[in-house]
Parts: sequence; C-alpha cells; structure tokens
Amino acid sequence: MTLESLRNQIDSIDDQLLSLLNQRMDLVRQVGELKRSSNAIIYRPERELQIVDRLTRQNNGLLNRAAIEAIFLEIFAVSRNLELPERVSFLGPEGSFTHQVAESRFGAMSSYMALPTIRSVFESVETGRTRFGVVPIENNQEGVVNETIDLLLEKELTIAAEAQIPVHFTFATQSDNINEITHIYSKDIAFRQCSKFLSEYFEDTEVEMVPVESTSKAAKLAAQQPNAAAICSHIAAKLFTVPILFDNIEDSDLNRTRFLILAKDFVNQPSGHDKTTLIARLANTNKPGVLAEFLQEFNARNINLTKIESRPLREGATFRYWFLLECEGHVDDPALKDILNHHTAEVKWLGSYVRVS
Ligand SMILES: C=C(O[C@@H]1C=C(C(=O)O)C=C[C@H]1O)C(=O)O
Repeated sequence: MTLESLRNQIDSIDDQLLSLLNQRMDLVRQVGELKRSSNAIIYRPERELQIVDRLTRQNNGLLNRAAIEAIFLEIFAVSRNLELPERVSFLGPEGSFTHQVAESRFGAMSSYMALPTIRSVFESVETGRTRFGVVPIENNQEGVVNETIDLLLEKELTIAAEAQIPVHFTFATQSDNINEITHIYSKDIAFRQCSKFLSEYFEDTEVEMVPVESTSKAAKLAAQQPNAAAICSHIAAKLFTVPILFDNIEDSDLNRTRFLILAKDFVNQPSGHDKTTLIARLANTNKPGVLAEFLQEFNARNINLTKIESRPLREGATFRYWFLLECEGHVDDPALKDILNHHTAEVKWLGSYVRVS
C-alpha cells in the first residue's frame, strides 16, 4: 500500500468521523434543551462513565481503555461546551497536577482559572465565578490534604466527581552535564517522593535542594538558571520549555493523587458504581461507644466504609473531632438513606459520585 493511498483512506475516515461527530453534537444539543427545560444538570459524569465502560467492553481494535477514555472525555467536554462553556478553577499554578486533572476532565474548550490556594478554589465555586473547582484531597503515600477536608466542612459545596492520576516526576534542567548542577528546585513533598533518585545521584555532592511553593515554580526557576534543575511534572517542564533529563524519578510507581471536582448543589444519578462522602458531627463523642455505634450502622447494612478521617472541631480548648467518612454506594440506596434519616442533625451529605478504582 502506498503512502498516498493510506492517506486517502485516512482522509475518508476523517470525513466520516466529522460527519458522525456533528450528528452526535446535534443529539447532545437536544439533550441539553430537554435538560434546560426541566432545569436539570448538564454535566453527567455517571452517564459519561457508562459510555466509556460500554465502549471499552465492546472494543476489539487497537485502542485501550486509557485511549478510549481520553478521546471520549474530550468529545463529551466539547459537546458540553457547545451548550454552555464551562468555567473551571483549579489549584494552580498552571502546570500543576491539578491542572492536568482539570484538563483531562473538562477538555481543551473549557475556560480555566488557576488559583493560588485551595480556599480560593472553593470560593470561586461558592460565589459562582466558576461552575466547577478541582482540588487535591489525598495522596496514597502522603495522606490527606487537611485544608481540603476542613473546607468541605466550612463551605456548602457538593462533590460532583472524583479523579485520580499517577504522580510522575521528571528531572528537568537546561544543563547538559549533571555535574554542573548547583541547585535543585522542587516542592518539599516531591523531594521526599524522589529520595532514592536524589541519593543515587546527589548524595555526596554540594548540590543545594531548594524547596519552593510548587513544582511549576521549580520548573520556571530552572528555565531561568543554567545550572539549576527542577523536579516537576511533565506538563510543567513542557510549559516552561526545560529539557527533561530523567523521567519517572519517583520512588514508588504506585504513587497516586486523588482529586475532587466541586460544584454547587450537584446531584448525580446512581451509576451502580458510586461512592458517597459524608460529614459526621456526632453529639456526645466523649461518651464511650458513640463513634463505634455510628460506624456499626454501616456494617449492619453491609455498606463498605472506605475512609474515616478525624479533624478537630476547634471548639475552645477541647480535643473534640468531626469525621469525614466515605463509603461505597449512592445516597439514593435505601440502606444509606436510612442511616442519613436517623442522623439528620449530625450527618451532612457532600456528594454521591462515580467511584474511580
Ligand atoms: C448528552 C448528555 O449530557 C452530557 C454529555 C454527554 C455526552 O456527550 O454523551 C454525556 C453526559 C453529559 O455530561 C447526556 O446526559 O446524555
């Protein structure tokens, strides 16, 4: 087969794809009109997951799940944006892992706002300046992001979806010779997570490790200083055009960070594969058994609790706590509803959303 004939076939498939995509957009537009007439929510992560699941199951070509997901998440995001451009804030700066997650969910056509703090992301959604906000909630090696957990209690927002990404770090520098490097910039947590690499290459050297606020800032500094390097994300190295000397330098390739997509008054339909986040402020936790009895209610109904986190209530000088709980299931499941009905004053529902595994 000649190059020309292969390219002709590709052109003809692209023509068909374009026509099919336009037909699809027209149907999505009609769904959008129906939703608007009933004041329903446009973004339906559970329906998007079902589509990706169905296509992955029936797929027998070269594409794998990650590829199907990447292509279709972009198609969904473009469809939604034709209806109503989405404004999305995320914990910046640009090039952060949170930015990477936001783009993977909301695609190239959404409008993004990088904000300097987790609080400012919550506030942008709260005030309606953005429809969605993306913040990290936990890393599987380091634990939870307390600021996010505390703001979930403080603010009246809901969780529309969760997302996870593997955390890969790159070593980026303008220098051609690793022996000429005098400074390495990164975030403190990234230094910790790349400790094996750092001791292998820099243990008995004078190289200074300089902690900065973000790995993007590290990439920016490494772009400006010829003898500096940054430990940063791939996207940050690209954004500031710093050549990558080593890729995937993290100690554990199982390092993953989980993110929440926040919105106001967001309610998902059950998908059959959901997770629910709750806040419990139990009365009388100083009495023996109060927490145990509450948790037993989940066990008795065969609900799998997947997370419990205690945070200080900050009531004067006491040592008292509230709890962030996560369990499998949707708030519409009768068993879960039952627990919530028993504890209306003590338990607040934050969201039921597709469980990413
Ligand atoms: C079209 C819909 O709305 C949105 C767009 C989707 C799509 O492009 O298939 C899927 C779910 C929603 O986020 C729908 O709910 O079916």
